[in-house]
Amino acid sequence: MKLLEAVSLNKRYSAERGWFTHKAKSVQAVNNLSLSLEAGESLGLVGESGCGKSTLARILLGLEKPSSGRVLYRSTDYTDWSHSKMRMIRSNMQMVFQNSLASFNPLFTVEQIIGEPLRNYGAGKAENLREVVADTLDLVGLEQRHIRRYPHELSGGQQQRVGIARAIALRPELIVCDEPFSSLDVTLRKQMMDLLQELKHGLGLSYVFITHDLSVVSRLCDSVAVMYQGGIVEKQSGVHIMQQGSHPYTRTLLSSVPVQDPRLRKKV
Ligand SMILES: Nc1ncnc2c1ncn2[C@@H]1O[C@H](COP(=O)(O)OP(=O)(O)OP(=O)(O)O)[C@@H](O)[C@H]1O
Repeated sequence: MKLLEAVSLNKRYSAERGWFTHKAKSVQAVNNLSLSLEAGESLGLVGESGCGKSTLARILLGLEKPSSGRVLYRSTDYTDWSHSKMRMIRSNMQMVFQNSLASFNPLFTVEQIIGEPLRNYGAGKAENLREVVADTLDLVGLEQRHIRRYPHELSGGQQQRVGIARAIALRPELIVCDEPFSSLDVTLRKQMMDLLQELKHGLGLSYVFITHDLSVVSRLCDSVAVMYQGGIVEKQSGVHIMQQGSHPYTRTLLSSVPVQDPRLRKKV
């Protein structure tokens, strides 16, 4: 069953007139892009800065409208849905941000942050809400004593865990993670990758994981789509992309992945 489908998506931003040319410039952020995600699948979306990854994520989440093309959730076309109508499926699609701290209300405790989507979507009564927040803290590996803390009283890794907890509080089917671990050190990044895998298997979660780093998604995701200039140039299983990635841009990305043993380095 296809959970999510994007069909021939285009997104063009028109910009102000250029200072020198006096011509209206525009940017084709997403260019005739199609993709699909099965229920339970994890898809890595990898590409250089500015290739349109975040724009695509916003379109998939219904936060932005494409210039043309369609987006479908479980075969329901939601491309033209209003913000209020999106609420019907929004509880099933949540997002984890690159910088969770910036997305938190600094006056909210961890409990309030994780409980916010539950309150917004009227999911359960107050006592039940406390229970769900406590369970969610457990799921992301945070101790209960953190529940009364404020965001600035947490480490970077703990903040990202709270960001993930908020995204899974409603037990969505899909989360879109936009560079969620890029500010973390290698050890924490590994812990977070393990956490996402646990949640995928434990909750049957599907996710789209956006990053610059091919080595991260090749280990983490069932399939990897390589994005270049607004389009997908290649899609392969996470296992195969490192060995069989054949598009010239994929090969450029592969050449920048550090390999511990130089004898194993693939010629690109
Ligand atoms: N609201 C907007 N108005 C005009 N141009 C935009 C807007 N949002 C994005 N763009 C442009 O669209 C292109 C794609 O941007 P986007 O943020 O989607 O790329 P990205 O791959 O996510 O980059 P990064 O990895 O650096 O976050 C860029 O050229 C960007 O400047």
